Amino acid sequence: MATATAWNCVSRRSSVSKNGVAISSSRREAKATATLRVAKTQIAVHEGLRVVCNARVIRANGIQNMKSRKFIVCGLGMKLIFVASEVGPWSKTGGLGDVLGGLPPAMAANGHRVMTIAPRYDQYKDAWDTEVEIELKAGDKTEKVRFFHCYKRGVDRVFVDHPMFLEKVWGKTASKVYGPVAGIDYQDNQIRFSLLCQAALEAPRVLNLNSSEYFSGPYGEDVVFICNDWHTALLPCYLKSMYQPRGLYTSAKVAFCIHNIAYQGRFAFADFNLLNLPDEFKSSFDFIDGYEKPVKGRKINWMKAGILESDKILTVSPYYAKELVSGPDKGVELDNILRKTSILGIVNGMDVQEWSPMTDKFTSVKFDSSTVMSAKPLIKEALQAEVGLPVDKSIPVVGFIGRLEEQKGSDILAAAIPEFIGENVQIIVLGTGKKAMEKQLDELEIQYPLKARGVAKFNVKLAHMIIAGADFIIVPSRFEPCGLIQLQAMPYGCVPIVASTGGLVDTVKEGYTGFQMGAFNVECETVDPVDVTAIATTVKRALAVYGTPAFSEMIQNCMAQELSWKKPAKKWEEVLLNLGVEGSEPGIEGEEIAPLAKENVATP
Ligand SMILES: Nc1ncnc2c1ncn2[C@@H]1O[C@H](COP(=O)(O)OP(=O)(O)O[C@H]2O[C@H](CO)[C@@H](O)[C@H](O)[C@H]2O)[C@@H](O)[C@H]1O
Repeated sequence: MATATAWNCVSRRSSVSKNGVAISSSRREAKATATLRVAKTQIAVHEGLRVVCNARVIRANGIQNMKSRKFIVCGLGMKLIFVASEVGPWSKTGGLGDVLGGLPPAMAANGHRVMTIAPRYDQYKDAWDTEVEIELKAGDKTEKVRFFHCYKRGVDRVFVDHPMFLEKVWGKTASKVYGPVAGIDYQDNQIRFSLLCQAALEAPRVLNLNSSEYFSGPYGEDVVFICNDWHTALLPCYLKSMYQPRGLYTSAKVAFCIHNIAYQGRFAFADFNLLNLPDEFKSSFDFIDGYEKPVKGRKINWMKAGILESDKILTVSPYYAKELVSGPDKGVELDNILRKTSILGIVNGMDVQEWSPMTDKFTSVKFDSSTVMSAKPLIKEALQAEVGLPVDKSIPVVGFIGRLEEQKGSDILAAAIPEFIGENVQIIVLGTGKKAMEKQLDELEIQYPLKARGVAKFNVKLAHMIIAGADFIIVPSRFEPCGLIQLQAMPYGCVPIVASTGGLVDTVKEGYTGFQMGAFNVECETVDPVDVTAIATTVKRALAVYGTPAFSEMIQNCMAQELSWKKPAKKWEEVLLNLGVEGSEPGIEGEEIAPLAKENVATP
């Protein structure tokens, strides 16, 4: 090890950065010097100084016993608090849960201190009671909430415990998160998510978290809150009304990420009083719309307030960012607000630990790009047997996985199936959601017993089997902010056939990694015959390529994509750093440490 220069940093909070390693002094006296080797960078420090590094300390030179010498080794980076109504795998109804599952560990791997906060909908096996209880005002009552915690993949997973979450959803984490049945909200959702936002603002100050090797104690106030979708839109408002006027969180900032603008949190205007916000916030919520539910006309709109009161607005793909400002149909009447604030799109990554053909726990045959052509037919046969279709590896299989709502276009697909089912093809549709659409799935099997199956369940194992065994995945969305299904499919050599919208445009290249069907009509009440034809003709076009060298090439192109959270996490870092929160430093090019180790795998 080469000798390192001893830096003379003895004043309070002086700091030096070198290749992503930062040292700051929090004590005045420097008694001895020592050399720490941190990842690939060698730095010199004084004993008694706070050593802040963004990576695992590999070796310490000149220090007999690091622990006894009270070197505090921790990451500097940023302190990030992700807030959401779902966090996978503990709670997940769709892609939001996936993002909260995958992006935070990627940020932590890059040296940032990262917490997620979500409701405790169930008795999660691995989350312990911190015994920290706080009182919050919700509506006209005072409510006690408690924090539960576990530490996984470098992330503090914090769960907010209150009967409003646990009693409603107990034992059913994949459903009932938002309402008793799909499409119906719980009456008290505003109170529930007000509690979540307030609890998220308290957590960094009141929780003394010490599970990490590198960080300890409360997160403090120099944090960035990353709010996700309408359920978290009150957070920037409470920050400004309850904390900053009291001199708290003065440097904290809020980034607000839109995963789906179709859900905005529109409620009766009089409900503003439930939120316990000063009147000057009313204008940010004020919204006129023509829809009748819950009342016609003037309403409050949570997402509008989230957009106006946050410091940075993001969404989950660049193309969706463009669509959102393009007009009222795609911006769902918030396009004018977004044009004012501006919005940045970063394509989601996906969890490459969960979605890897080499390690997939739901498939009996593992494969990579060199063995895909021999492995896939075997998995396809297992899939056909599982759903009760004729077992024949020579028949191309098309899969669909998604929430059954107008967004996902399962109704357009149902209308298109008769137009291509005469081909040599089988189709398997997996999804849950609106009852009428679930019924359409049940009818598939009756109409085409040898060719089609519809499974109206939330079934993770079957989702993995479809992606591993099917030749194509179809994503006929009317709109799709990013879309994770096509990302999950590509590493398995399952070729996407997608509508040309949102992240599907950014992630699937026509003729190279898949097939584009063109943009669909976003009117949800009608099934446009033009879109039905677009599905049928594109599926036929894809079937014509099946089994040719061009198709094998497409499979290889799909499998060669880098789709992990690594690159998106770096982009997120750049944006969040630019918010200029005090003490924020860049991270490093880190790797997750043993993400599949037993203690890192969540057991909800
Ligand atoms: N029946 C079923 N059984 C098992 N698993 C099922 C399932 N139905 C869906 N899934 C899983 O749920 C996830 C859905 O991901 P999407 O991106 O399509 O979700 P969604 O529209 O909810 O998310 C929103 O947020 C995400 C995240 O930002 C955006 O990608 C997206 O465009 C936006 O609409 C995938 O992991 C999929 O495998």
